[in-house]
Amino acid sequence: MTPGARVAATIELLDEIVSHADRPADLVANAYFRARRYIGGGDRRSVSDRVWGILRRWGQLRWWLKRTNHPADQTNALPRGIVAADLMVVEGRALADVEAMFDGGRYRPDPLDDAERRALRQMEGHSLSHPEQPDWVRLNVQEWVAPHLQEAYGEAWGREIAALENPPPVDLRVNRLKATVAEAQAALAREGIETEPMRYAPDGLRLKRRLSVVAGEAFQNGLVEVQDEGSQLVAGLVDAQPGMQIADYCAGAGGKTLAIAAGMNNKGRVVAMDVLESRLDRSAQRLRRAGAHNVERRALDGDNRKWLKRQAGAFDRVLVDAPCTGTGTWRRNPDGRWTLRPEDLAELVPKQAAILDAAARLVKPGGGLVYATCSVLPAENERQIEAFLERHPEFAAVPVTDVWRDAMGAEPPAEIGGPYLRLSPLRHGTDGFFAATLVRKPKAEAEGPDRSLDQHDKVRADGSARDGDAS
Ligand SMILES: C[S@@+](CC[C@H](N)C(=O)[O-])C[C@H]1O[C@@H](n2cnc3c(N)ncnc32)[C@H](O)[C@@H]1O
Repeated sequence: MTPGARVAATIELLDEIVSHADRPADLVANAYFRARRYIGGGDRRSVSDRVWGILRRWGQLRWWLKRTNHPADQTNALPRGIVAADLMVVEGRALADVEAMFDGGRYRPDPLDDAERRALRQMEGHSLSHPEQPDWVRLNVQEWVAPHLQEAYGEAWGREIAALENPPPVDLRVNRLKATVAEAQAALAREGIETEPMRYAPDGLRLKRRLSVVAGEAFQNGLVEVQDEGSQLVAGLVDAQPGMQIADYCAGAGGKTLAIAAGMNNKGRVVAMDVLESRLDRSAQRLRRAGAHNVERRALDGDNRKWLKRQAGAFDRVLVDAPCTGTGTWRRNPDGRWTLRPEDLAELVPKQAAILDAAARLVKPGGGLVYATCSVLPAENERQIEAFLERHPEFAAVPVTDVWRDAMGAEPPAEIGGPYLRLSPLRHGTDGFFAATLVRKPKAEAEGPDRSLDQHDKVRADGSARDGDAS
């Protein structure tokens, strides 16, 4: 492809992403390239890198269009203007270079008109950042989200959000059902994939260089799964042990289910639940590849309502990996910065609370409940847990450092302090995950010291399955 043709493909793909804002950008991009198999690997990488970079700095590029009165600012042809602005203020091209790419030639974008040329001329010699950009523009977030991020990080919010601009590394979790970390590392090395152990996750390997692993034998034989270190740590806090009964209440396509099952040596039971059966179905092949045979899948639909009721108090551990704003994954999904709407947050918070209430019923007395999100917003995290504990005095928070000690078999590093797990790309090099570790108080404790247990209650305190809920 000529440079101009790559620019045209960049604009075309961004147009697709913008017009399918309800779909994740990576899925739109996959479909785009699948329909254009004639685009070779090098061109594909170049176009993707530019598109992802532009999505990360969209707010600042948009600011430049507004400042220079670029006509794209007022029209639907936003990607065309954004890409031209990127060539000027990020790549530092001269206007004449940009005009040569936008010349209307074969496979190249239409020529610049006078208004576009006037705007781009004002960008010549400037860089992306400008002292007049407000913080939220400089940090490439929407204005309405900024106060939530400030609440999350306080003074440090600028540095924390800036760290979300770096593309994430490729993280793998070694499947202990099939290999030790050293065996998996050696198998990957034989495929030319160099890895290093992770800072925190005991079964994690991080690629030294970005490469695709999914076609290789180590992946195909189930020795490793692709999983961010933060996600591995959340699954680790479930502290799954062989023989336990574990519910993964929002299991999706099974990322954490797989990690939980790997800790159980195929002994005991994991029930993967989700409202979307199609997502659960996607986990089936991954579970087979991993050699995990103790996982049952249950769609949370009408058919399973009675079954779910009977499961009250039946689980040693329940994980709620709740649907959330995904603000902690912006380095991976930069389009999320621009597609998130205030009404999404307003809908998610009560939904998360309802999911937590429903999932909490499944926990047996003395059992653990882990609530996690890949969000960094306090409304979905700390405040959600505080409200839950108000509604459910039969639960108590356990400091994450205590659970870490038991689950990871190691002292928690100093930077993991605090009652909850709050991971960030800046401080931990992971996605921005939150996790709270709660315990359902043993029956006698939950009901207060004054009430003596009758025989019936004693049976329940032993953790046998019950209908209904104590709360
Ligand atoms: C963050 S994703 C789960 C990711 C998954 N645990 C993993 O590690 O790959 C949240 C999931 O919650 C599911 N969900 C949404 N509403 C739900 C509900 N009311 N009950 C259970 N699951 C729900 C979504 O379908 C989605 O798959």
